[in-house]
Amino acid sequence: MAAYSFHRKIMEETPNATICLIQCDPQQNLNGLCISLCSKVCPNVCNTIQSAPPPTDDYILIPPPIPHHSSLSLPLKISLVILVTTFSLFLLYSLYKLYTVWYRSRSRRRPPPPGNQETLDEFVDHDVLDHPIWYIRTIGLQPSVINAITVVKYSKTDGLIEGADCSVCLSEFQEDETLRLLPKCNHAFHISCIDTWLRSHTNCPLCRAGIVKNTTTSSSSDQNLDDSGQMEETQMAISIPEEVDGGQRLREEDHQGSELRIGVVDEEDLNNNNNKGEMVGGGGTSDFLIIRRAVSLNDYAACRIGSDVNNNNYYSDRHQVQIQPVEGDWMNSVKALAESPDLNSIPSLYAYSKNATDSPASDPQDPIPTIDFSLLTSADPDQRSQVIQELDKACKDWGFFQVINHGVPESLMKMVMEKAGEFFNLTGEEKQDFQEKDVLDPIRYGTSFNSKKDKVFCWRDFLKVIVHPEFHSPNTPLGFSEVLLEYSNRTREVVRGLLSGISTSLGLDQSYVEKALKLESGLQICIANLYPPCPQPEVAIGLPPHSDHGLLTLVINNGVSGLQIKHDGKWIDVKDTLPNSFLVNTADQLEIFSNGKYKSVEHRAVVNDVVTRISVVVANGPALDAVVRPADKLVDEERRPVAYIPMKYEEYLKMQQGNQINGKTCLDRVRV
Ligand SMILES: O=C(O)CCC(=O)C(=O)O
Ligand SMILES: [Fe+2]
Repeated sequence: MAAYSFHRKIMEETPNATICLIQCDPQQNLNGLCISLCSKVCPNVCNTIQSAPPPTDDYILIPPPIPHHSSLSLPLKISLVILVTTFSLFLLYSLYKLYTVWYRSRSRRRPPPPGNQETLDEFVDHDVLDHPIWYIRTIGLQPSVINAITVVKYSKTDGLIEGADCSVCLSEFQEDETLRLLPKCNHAFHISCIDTWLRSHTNCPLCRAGIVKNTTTSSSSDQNLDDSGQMEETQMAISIPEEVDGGQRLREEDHQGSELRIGVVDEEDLNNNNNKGEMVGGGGTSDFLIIRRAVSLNDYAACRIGSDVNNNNYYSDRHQVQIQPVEGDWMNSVKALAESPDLNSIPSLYAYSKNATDSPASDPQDPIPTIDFSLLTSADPDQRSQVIQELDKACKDWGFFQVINHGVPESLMKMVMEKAGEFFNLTGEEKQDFQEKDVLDPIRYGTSFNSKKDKVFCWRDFLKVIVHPEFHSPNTPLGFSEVLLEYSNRTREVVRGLLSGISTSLGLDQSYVEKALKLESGLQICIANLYPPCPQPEVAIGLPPHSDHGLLTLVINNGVSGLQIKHDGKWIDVKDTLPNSFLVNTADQLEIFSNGKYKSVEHRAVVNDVVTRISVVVANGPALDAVVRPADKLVDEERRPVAYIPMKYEEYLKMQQGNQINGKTCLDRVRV
């Protein structure tokens, strides 16, 4: 301040004085060191011969006078100043670098706090986003985490994406443009726009919702989803140890574009650089579960992996998660996962914890009922009434029976099974054309049950084709479409026959069901299920307990057992069935229509570690626009009041298919 007011004084007294950096030496000014003459007021300031700039507050401060005995020439002095400045800056920078290196190594060595409280810090890419310390430090997500966020194609009409433009660049989305959909808030952005943002931020630029969030210890995985399966709180509890894969540090940036493998390891194992082991509860010594994760793994799944580690009973909080690269894209196909080399345990995403009522299955004590279809149309009325009684009993007591002498050629049944297998053997790219989007898409290929909603993935890939009232079919493999058409027609005849028998067994006119539920335009879906061998079949599930949405379901399989049904509160294995028979189960619309007289049967599919199981299922329901309600004749205000509310089959179907599958919870929603 003193220097400042001093120089203001000079400017006032000698308005044409230039305050210059050059020291004005009265002894030497004649030698040209001062541009003109030294000021009288201040011998250190030169008078100028040019017009002086108007005085401002931005005066250049003159360094304090230095003794005038220097014999150094001016250029030498300037060089010295530059040298000293450069050296000081270099020294400061080196000190700063040393400090950051020390700080990072200290935080890496620091053990994780108790209770599995790894922090978001671990997911933050310090190396990529190190800004100079004099800038405000913004930190973002690692590229691998960014890459793991869902990518979707924009469509104006499907309503999947809220808004029509990118809030980062403000330009409109174009039809079919690829966008990134943030996990928590569902806001969509151009990939390049959001990726740039996320490299220096960890939240949505629009609503600020976090992409990954530091976790708490005790939340249940259920709390991550609301009833509709939406994420409420995206939580991650994944720490990435540096020393993995035989002591070689894996940096995610080194593996861009490849897959990630996430494993759960004991800290002890980590210390030993031992990344092989067994799943907790598997009886092994080192508790280690390899989790494979493709780059296409959406963040929702990534978050669940994190929360699984936190919440799943299989894990203790000693575990950390490690990420390693592996080949293949398995999020869209469990077949691809099962075929990946060295798979000896399942990703936690597939770790299905059975609840108390899900007891292991046993062999049936009574034989599964058998219905001789041919007798339904027998010329002998006694035989007809006999088989109707058997049908009534099978539907009432079991909701499950096998049908023989149905008239569908054995060769056709074999062929449809073969073609289903060929379909699953198509390349991922070929199958990708049929990747499921909407539950009413005529052809849907997918994995699990509803991979957008499932908390735990099923060890199952599927193809679902609507074959009636309009026939659809994939055009590959060769001949599939012809086989499917024939199979659909022939099985529909079987279902028609069974439903007219059931109509009679319910005490209704034999064509009552057909007319009331508009079966001539009834929905028929052909489903092919593939359950590849699973390294840990005891902790995975092919399909969890559920009932089917339609009226009657016909099932055949490739001779590998795996179907289990719930009978008298116990799970039983469906095996040793009769050759060329159809396994038939009653479904939800029949339960509603019969006002609960015939209950839909709960069933599940389990997996094995040896051989692929394929089943071909034909689900037969009412017309989509049929409103299904208990048949009047089956309602008795006193003894059998209406037990279900009327609902259009289409709505019921969407409700069941659009959610996670869980026992008979869908039917519970329409119970009175
Ligand atoms: O694979 C099976 O045996 C049963 C499949 C099933 O229940 C279904 O697709 O709804
Ligand atoms: Fe089923």
